[in-house]
Amino acid sequence: MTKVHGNTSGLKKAQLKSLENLYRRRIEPGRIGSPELARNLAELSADVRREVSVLIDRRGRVLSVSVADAKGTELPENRQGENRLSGYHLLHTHPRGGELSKSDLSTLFMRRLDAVSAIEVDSEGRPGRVHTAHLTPPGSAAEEEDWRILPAVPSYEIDEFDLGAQVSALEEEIARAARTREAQKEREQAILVQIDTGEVDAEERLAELGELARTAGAAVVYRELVYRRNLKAGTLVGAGKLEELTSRAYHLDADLVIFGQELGPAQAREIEAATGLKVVDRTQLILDIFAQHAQGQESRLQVELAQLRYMKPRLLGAGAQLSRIGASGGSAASGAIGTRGPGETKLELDRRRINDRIAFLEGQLREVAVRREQRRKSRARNDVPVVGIVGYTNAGKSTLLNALTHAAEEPRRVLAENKLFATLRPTSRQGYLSGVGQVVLTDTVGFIRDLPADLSRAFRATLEEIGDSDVLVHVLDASSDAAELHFEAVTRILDDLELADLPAVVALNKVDQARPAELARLQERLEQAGVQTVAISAFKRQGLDELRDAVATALHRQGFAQPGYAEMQSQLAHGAD
Ligand SMILES: Nc1nc2c(ncn2[C@@H]2O[C@H](COP(=O)(O)OP(=O)(O)OP(=O)(O)O)[C@@H](O)[C@H]2O)c(=O)[nH]1
Ligand SMILES: [Mg+2]
Repeated sequence: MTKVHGNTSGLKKAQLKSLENLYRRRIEPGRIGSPELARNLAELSADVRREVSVLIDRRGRVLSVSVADAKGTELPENRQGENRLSGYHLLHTHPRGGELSKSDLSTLFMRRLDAVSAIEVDSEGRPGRVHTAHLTPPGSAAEEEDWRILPAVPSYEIDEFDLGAQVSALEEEIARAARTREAQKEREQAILVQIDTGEVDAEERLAELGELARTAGAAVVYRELVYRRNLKAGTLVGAGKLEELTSRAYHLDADLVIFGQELGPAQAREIEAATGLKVVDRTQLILDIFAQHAQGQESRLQVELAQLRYMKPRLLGAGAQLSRIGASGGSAASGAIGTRGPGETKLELDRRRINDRIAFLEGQLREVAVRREQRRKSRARNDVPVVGIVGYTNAGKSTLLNALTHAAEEPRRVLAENKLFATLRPTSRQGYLSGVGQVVLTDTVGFIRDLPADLSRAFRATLEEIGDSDVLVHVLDASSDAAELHFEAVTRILDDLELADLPAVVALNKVDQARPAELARLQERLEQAGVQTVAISAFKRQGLDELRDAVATALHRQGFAQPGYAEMQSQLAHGAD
């Protein structure tokens, strides 16, 4: 391993030989360099008229020699964990003189070097002043920068600075700070990145990402909308932005970055490598929430199937990801974001076993579908009208089901909470509508825009069950800034499921916390589009009678009526007591 890295094109044999000889150099451990090494580097650098750099480990050995600036220096890939430094320092020349450059300092930070030093070289090839910088501990309020630049020294004093002592002090400080924070911290801390490519609703998307993150159990410590007209192939946002985010994460003690767009397998790996942080995309986040909330056999099967399908293309050469998944216990409740699984199955399977597992799950789900079909037929014979409650996630569907069926007491009550995708399993309850009689109300999984394809495929059967409804109650959170976007997303999904023709009543929910003017505008716009709306508060039980009437009318139009109801009506109309 004595190869000279970097731009060696056009160098003479003798020059290469002298560069290779640098590998034989040793310096006193814990020093930046020696005056001899500084002279040697300056001479070579002047000779080849390029920057020359060496990477030195803590035992004073030269690990790599590169004809390159700091950024281009050959560095070993292994990271020593986020609370440690890399264990190497970089010593290189500045043939045109000058202090440490922005790129030198960013290499120091991004590669977690013990230190970076630049030796100025004069026109005669003699070493001049040496500039050195090392990192500062994370979150130290006094420090503006991620690094501290030491006063420059002449090259003959290069071995006076005790880098070893500095590094142990710094590592101890980093470790101590990490321990305290770890002890205080209950949830994973996340940085959110939503890329804004010019769409009107980028802000809402970021807000929704925040809700998803919160539901998944993360504490959001920083969020950013990154405007990018053109996405960078590898890292989406580009190296500079990643560096900025890494610095933020360092100071805010964030464990992971969550991207609002779906990342390709290679992209996730590249961003992970560049930032040293765990990277999760929106799809993974949603899968994770589904995994946490999955109850009952069918949802568990569906979630696991979706997770496996998402993961399969990402397993090729994804060492980090694999070990990450393998590290979790696989139980729904524990584990870190992006690693939770619905069942007891550990996901450290190779691709073939994944294919087997996928086939198995598909088979199981087919069986469930058959049973579902049988249930469905027996219900159809019942002739009881079915009211399907649909809507965007967290709109208040389950709360409405509880309110309409008076199922306020356990165990009849359906779980309703301020979490996205609280409901994953369709739940039916008997209800009563005056003028109609017995009805079945069905609450189901919430919708979300850009539902990950793997999930929508896995939940297809569940979603299709909505098709059994005779009328839909579309619950819309009228207090949300994104209400119209939610309405459109739900409409689009119903369209995809070929359910757009079902008669529907839109329940504008949460009017208790909606701004009256906004509510009126929303109602007006929907009515103009030919949509029937009723303003309600499922929580405060307001407007429920109006909603019941609207549903009953829609059912009447479908030909449902309580036996004898028509006669009673006509008797009333004719004044018979
Ligand atoms: N202020 C207010 N909050 C409501 C109202 N209806 C529901 N909520 C709250 O909204 C949150 C979500 O309610 P859920 O009934 O779980 O919503 P959902 O549509 O079933 O949600 P998912 O099953 O997660 O898709 C809960 O915190 C409810 O208490 C309402 O009329 N007013
Ligand atoms: Mg629900």
